[in-house]
Amino acid sequence: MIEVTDLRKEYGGFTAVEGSSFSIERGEVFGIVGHNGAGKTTTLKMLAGLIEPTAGTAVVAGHPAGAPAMQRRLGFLPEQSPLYEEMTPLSYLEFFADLYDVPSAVASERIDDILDRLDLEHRDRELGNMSKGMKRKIAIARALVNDPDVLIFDEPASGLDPLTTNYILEFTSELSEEGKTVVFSAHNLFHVESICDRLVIMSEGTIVARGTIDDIRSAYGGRTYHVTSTPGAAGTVVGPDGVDAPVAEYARENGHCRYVVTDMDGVDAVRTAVEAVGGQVTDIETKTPSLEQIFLEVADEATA
Ligand SMILES: Nc1ncnc2c1ncn2[C@@H]1O[C@H](COP(=O)(O)OP(=O)(O)OP(=O)(O)O)[C@@H](O)[C@H]1O
Repeated sequence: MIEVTDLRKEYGGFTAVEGSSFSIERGEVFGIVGHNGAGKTTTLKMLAGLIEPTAGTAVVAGHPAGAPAMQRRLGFLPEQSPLYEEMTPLSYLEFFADLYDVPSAVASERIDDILDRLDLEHRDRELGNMSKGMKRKIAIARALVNDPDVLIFDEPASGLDPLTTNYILEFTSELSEEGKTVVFSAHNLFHVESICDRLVIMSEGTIVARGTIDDIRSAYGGRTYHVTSTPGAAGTVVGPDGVDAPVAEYARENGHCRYVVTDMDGVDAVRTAVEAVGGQVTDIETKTPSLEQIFLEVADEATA
């Protein structure tokens, strides 16, 4: 549904995005993650055809980004979405449906449905008097009035309370289940982790990691196993050198020993060594790094 090849954007002499290539399948939720200034918004704007790439191509729904045929199949939610404050949700959305030439009977049914799904009350209240969360929902509704196949959401849930954030994330997930392709950027990696099928991590304009959450986890910080044991007979302890497998960390805490190993063979090796001196494994905890931890590591490496 989206094919991006060697995309580059320069502002004056400054390169904001460089050598960006990725493809996105129909129905995927694809995340773009990165620090402030990493090039996320610039990438999304090029995909939406709002700014011209300096080099490279972006093809969206079979058309070059920016082509009118592509615009009809696209819904874009900008990072900042000022609304016409004196309009009501209904008049505002009808106005945009009209711009897309949606027949008024179709528009009216569609708008009603979108507002219901977004749980939007006070439909006759002026937009200027609405809360931040309600305004964001209206901006999302606006991106949907033309029933697009591709949605580009720039920070859809930024600055919203946890309830509204969850609502918007779940709604985004539902849209992809219905077959819409969603590309979105976010700072909050928990949001990305909760709804993305695949993602790229950007740093200083380039993609520094990519794949599914699991791909990125296994490439940049796999699972670890934290094994706790009692000492052996007469207080004998087994140090990391006594284990027939690599031990990433070792500590003695409250009379127990703790070993951090990276696979199940490591766990077995600790157990064998501990039991050989009469001790016992009392706990095995599996730890998976959060995307946040991996992101910090990957982004820091890229800027080092
Ligand atoms: N119109 C512009 N003119 C000059 N430089 C720009 C312009 N737009 C963006 N930039 C610069 O390009 C870089 C990438 O900006 P971009 O907005 O794409 O980053 P971002 O990852 O979306 O950041 P944020 O998370 O802060 O929104 C930044 O250094 C920014 O200052």
